[in-house]
Amino acid sequence: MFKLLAPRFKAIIHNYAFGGLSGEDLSEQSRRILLINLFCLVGVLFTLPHGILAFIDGDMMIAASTLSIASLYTFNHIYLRLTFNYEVSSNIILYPLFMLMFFLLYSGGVAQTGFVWIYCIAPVAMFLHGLKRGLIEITFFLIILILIFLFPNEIGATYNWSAELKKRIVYSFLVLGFLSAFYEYSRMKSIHLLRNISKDLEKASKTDPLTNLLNRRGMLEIIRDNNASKKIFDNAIVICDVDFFKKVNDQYGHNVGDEVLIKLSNEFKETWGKDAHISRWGGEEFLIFIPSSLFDIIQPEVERFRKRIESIRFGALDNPFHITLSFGIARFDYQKETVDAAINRADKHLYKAKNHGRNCIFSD
Ligand SMILES: Nc1nc2c(ncn2[C@@H]2O[C@H](COP(=O)(O)OP(=O)(O)OP(=O)(O)O)[C@@H](O)[C@H]2O)c(=O)[nH]1
Repeated sequence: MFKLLAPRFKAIIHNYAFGGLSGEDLSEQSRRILLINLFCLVGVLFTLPHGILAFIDGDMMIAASTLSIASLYTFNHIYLRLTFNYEVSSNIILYPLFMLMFFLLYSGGVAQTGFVWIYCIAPVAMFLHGLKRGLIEITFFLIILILIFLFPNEIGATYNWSAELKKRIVYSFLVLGFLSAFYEYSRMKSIHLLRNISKDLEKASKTDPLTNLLNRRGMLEIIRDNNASKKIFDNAIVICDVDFFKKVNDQYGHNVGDEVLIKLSNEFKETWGKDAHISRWGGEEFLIFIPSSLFDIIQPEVERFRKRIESIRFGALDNPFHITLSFGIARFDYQKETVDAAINRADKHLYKAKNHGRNCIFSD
């Protein structure tokens, strides 16, 4: 029975807490919505019985204020569910809470215990509004708190606390404010660090470390995203392979081979960096994706590039050598075929270029 009901209960709580959002992401929006909804729940669960008891006891001021807060928080949950506007919702939580706390301080609260609730202000302000705004709000609260304590008789406050207790209330509120700010600062620092690490990891997972070009994964993602952004016509996929690269490695060493790949990558970037996406597709193979371009002008462009590379001197000054490139080009329309099929076709053209003696271009 428990096993049957537990997931259902969990789903209801999850749905309530995230107000219908999945809550899977770690975004600030999800975090704030969760906090506001939980706060509304706790607020209602606490103020409602408190208000009812105060009403039964005939303490109408306390009953009216706590029941108003319970109604407000219920409204706030519904408002947030409908609008996801957590900015407004967090204000609806915090500022009435300020008013309630001022009232409890001013009146002394039930049996003169009103001050015990003010400590929730600091963490709630930090949770809801972050470090900077939270600090301003806590400072504002502290100033009003001190003003209430400084002028009790003149403004007719009904609390009855000794000067010593009032001092300690201020000090302990300050300590809690400081701890909450420090906690929020550490949290923000950790999130910042995590975001940077995750960005770096994301970039590394899509980048070839030798040439700094996109790797196969990064390139496939870009070609697929391009489809989503509806640039669907007249795309070109160019696959380029260095001819007899094994000989370069064998003759000049692996390091020189690496330098050739780096220099070649820079040439690719210089020629197509602005208009196309360039990747290191495999060992000595590169894939260039040229989106939304006139296909007829691509082949001459590639031909110019082939000739340029042919004329460049690679290796040491006293021991230079030349390399040549073979190319396969496929015209690619997202509406007519899949990315894989287009890449296969470019690959087939490259194969033909290799069989045709290398240092040439084959295309659709
Ligand atoms: N220096 C270096 N060599 C690499 C790298 N990745 C792959 N290679 C080398 O690239 C060479 C590819 O050789 P093959 O596949 O036989 O092709 P090829 O010699 O270029 O001949 P064709 O492609 O048929 O013209 C191999 O010797 C690999 O070791 C790399 O990152 N650095």
